[in-house]
Amino acid sequence: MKIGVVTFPGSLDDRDAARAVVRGGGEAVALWHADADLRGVDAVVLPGGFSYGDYLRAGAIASIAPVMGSVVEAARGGMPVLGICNGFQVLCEAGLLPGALVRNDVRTFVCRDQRLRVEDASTAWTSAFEAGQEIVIPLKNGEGGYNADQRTLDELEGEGRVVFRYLGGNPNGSQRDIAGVRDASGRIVGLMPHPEHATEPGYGPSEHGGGASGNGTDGLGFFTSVLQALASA
Ligand SMILES: NC(=O)CC[C@H](N)C(=O)O
Repeated sequence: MKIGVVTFPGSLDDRDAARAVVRGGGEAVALWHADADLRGVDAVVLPGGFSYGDYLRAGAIASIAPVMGSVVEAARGGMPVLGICNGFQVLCEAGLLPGALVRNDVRTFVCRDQRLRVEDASTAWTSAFEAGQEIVIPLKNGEGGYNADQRTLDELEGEGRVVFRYLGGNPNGSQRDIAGVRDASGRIVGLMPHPEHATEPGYGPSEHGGGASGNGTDGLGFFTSVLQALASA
């Protein structure tokens, strides 16, 4: 299965995302922001970083890049898309996910190993987990506060679309401790923490006992889940 990883000017984590795709058992395909061709991929990862220097708002300019026209169309047609950190910001700006990411309430960049609860293990990117499972993956951002109006938040909660919640303290002022959400279909998922940095023993989180995996590889499940979803589609 081919999983595309988009590179925007200022992307930081595209190479780690491609490496995580391969570690999960997929084929990583490089996609370029200025090229609308999705090169026959089966799913797309929008990686972390500072696309277009975070000018205007984080993710705002990337959301109208040529490649995103194709990603939005493919996503609306059922293609799985994962937005990690800046990628989550892009998905919200593109209107594929509700809400917005705003400056951390602590007003500083936050970088730490983050405990999360997987609230929804039914999505294309989380089926390798169990609902309620606690995982640990890195968090590193300046604009990670998840915000939406109360009605949208109630809808997300009511429809079970909060996929991840922060544990052990809210790091950035996200409403209702939300770390990640999904669309109605469960194929489009966005989260602020970084699963792609937690796929190799010895390189992922070492705090909190290395997470559920015990060796800092809790992020690998994202990349195996999507292959399963594609295989059974
Ligand atoms: N790690 C990242 O992707 C950073 C995301 C974003 N540009 C921020 O600082 O909020």
